[in-house]
Amino acid sequence: MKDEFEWIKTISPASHKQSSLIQGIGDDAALIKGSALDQIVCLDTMVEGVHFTQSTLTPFQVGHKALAANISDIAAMGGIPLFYLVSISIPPSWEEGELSQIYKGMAALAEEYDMDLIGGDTVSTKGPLVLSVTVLGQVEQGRKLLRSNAEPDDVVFVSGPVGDSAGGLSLLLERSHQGEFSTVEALLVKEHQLPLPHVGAGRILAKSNRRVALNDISDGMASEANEIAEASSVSITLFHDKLPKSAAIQHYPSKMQDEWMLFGGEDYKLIGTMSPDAFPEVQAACEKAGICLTVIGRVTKGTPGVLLDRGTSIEKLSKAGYNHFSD
Ligand SMILES: Nc1ncnc2c1ncn2[C@@H]1O[C@H](COP(=O)(O)OP(=O)(O)O)[C@@H](O)[C@H]1O
Ligand SMILES: Cc1ncc(C[n+]2csc(CCOP(=O)(O)OP(=O)(O)O)c2C)c(N)n1
Ligand SMILES: [Mg+2]
Ligand SMILES: [Mg+2]
Ligand SMILES: [Mg+2]
Repeated sequence: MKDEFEWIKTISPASHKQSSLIQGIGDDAALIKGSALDQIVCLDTMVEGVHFTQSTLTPFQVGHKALAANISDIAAMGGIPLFYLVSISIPPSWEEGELSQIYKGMAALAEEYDMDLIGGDTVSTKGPLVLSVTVLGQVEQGRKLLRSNAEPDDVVFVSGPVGDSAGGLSLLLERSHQGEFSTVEALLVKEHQLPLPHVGAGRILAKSNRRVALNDISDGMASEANEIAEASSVSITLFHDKLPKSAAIQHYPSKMQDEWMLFGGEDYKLIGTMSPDAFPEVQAACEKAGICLTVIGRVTKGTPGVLLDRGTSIEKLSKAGYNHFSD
């Protein structure tokens, strides 16, 4: 990297898609026309050695996944992702071609949602590569799909199978992305490397105008369900035999499947709750859009926390999942 300003020019899009964008990259801040919708803003960071290594993700995948993780938080608010900003801290060992690939990975996913890159920041570092993405989105005024919205008797649902990403990560840590993978293994690896956020499901839930509690699964289903339980002061029971799993994960021992599904993380599916009366309509709308909402549990009164019902026994599900500061 020779020149920070020249570098910013190389990653500046030549045009933009959102007509509300007044000024994108190139001034002190981005300027966006206001509207009657509520604005959503979120930020998530990926750090080399923590969220990826050069043997688990290619530079393209690093970019793609960093943006996907953020779009997923917009999806968890029922929103439409519109703009993103990128902060990148670059160690000397990363070459310009690799950095361009990171931006290509983000651009490829942004293209799918008609999102525009509108700004960011570039610094050098002697530490690992750090990529922070901020996403701006919108949702219909007054729609609040908050973690604190769960009520006793609600059904608990998830928007797709979980566990594949953690399975893929364990294969990548063993063999790296240059290793050879069977067809089944390659499916798990892909879920880890190129997850797709569930914006469509979030939008259907938002448009239902029903009370919905919603969270995206970045740290593992047990941890995310616990966040809903705590925010809503309710108890959540998950039914072990209802948890949706891909065909690929079923090739592995059941203990491994459980670990990956409940505590793995980085699935970027949505977990939520709503009243059993309202749920079928939303489930049908999702099915029409090719999205499968599965009922996996029930909300009850009681000490905030999550229980796992295995049919023959019920156990308390710890908050264990990905936690940056626990051993
Ligand atoms: N360093 C920080 N400064 C300010 N807010 C933060 C910081 N870290 C996390 N948050 C906020 O805490 C909340 C939970 O963050 P996090 O657990 O990372 O959410 P998620 O798992 O959905 O990405 C979010 O509102 C987030 O914006
Ligand atoms: C090399 C490597 N080791 C471990 C992991 C597993 N991992 C790292 S961060 C994380 C959880 C998600 O990241 P976080 O920063 O907690 O995202 P947020 O919940 O804020 O969206 C997981 C499961 C990984 N992806 N890569
Ligand atoms: Mg976060
Ligand atoms: Mg989240
Ligand atoms: Mg997140």
